[in-house]
Amino acid sequence: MDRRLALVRRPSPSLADGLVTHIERTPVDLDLALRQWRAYVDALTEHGWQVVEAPASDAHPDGVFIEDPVFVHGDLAVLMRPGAEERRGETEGLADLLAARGYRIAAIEAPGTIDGGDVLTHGDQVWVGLGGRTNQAGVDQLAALLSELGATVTGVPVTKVLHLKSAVTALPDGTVIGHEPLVDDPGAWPRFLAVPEEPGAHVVLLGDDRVLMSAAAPESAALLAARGLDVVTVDITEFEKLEGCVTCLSVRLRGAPA
Ligand SMILES: NC(=O)NCCC[C@H](N)C(=O)O
Repeated sequence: MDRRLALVRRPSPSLADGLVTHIERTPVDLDLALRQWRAYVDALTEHGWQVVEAPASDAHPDGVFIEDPVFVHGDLAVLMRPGAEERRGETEGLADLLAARGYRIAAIEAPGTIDGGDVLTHGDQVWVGLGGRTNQAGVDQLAALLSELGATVTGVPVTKVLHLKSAVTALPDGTVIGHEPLVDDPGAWPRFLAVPEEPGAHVVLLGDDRVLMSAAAPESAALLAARGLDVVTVDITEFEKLEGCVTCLSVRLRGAPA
């Protein structure tokens, strides 16, 4: 079996001050957030993932959303240049950690901006959301880096939600799922499946046919279970209040270099 490592970063004490763009700000309960984060980490561990904790980034309220400052494909780790200036320092500490684990390191340079939450992959197909946080220069730089690895990058519009993966994610068979009112162009994918709830659009692939989802999407979970998927759910209400979802709380490193 491939080595399965998941990179996580513990929530900052200032989590409640995280950015909010498309939803109304509501108070975040930090203690509950910490408990939910530990349960999320436990769910990864219980399903065969070795969890690696990145150095804390307490000065950054959104640091827990570790998917945004780094993207990994094959043996290449790309330090992103987050679209929100407040989040740029979150890359700190990640290059050393990933280089020590055998990854080659690259970085997106100005004027490019790109958040990991905008990057959806299925095999060698990569879609990048162009919208609030990611610009064309960022997409072009990522496309050049990934072309050496045989991956094809396609830009897709994102205007209704924070990131592409706030709108859509991919099931193990490559079907892309999304809550249609929030998807700019469902036609961007050859196989698109509409789910009834917004958080139902977010799955973390845990391996084989198992997916991790938010507990806030019971109808979507039932729909995916009826398709034969083994659905594991976690409560992440405190992160959802900051436009976070299950995907952005970890970076999954499949087949990591030895
Ligand atoms: N990949 C993600 O979905 N990241 C969520 C980031 C939420 C954070 N409050 C932000 O606005 O950047």
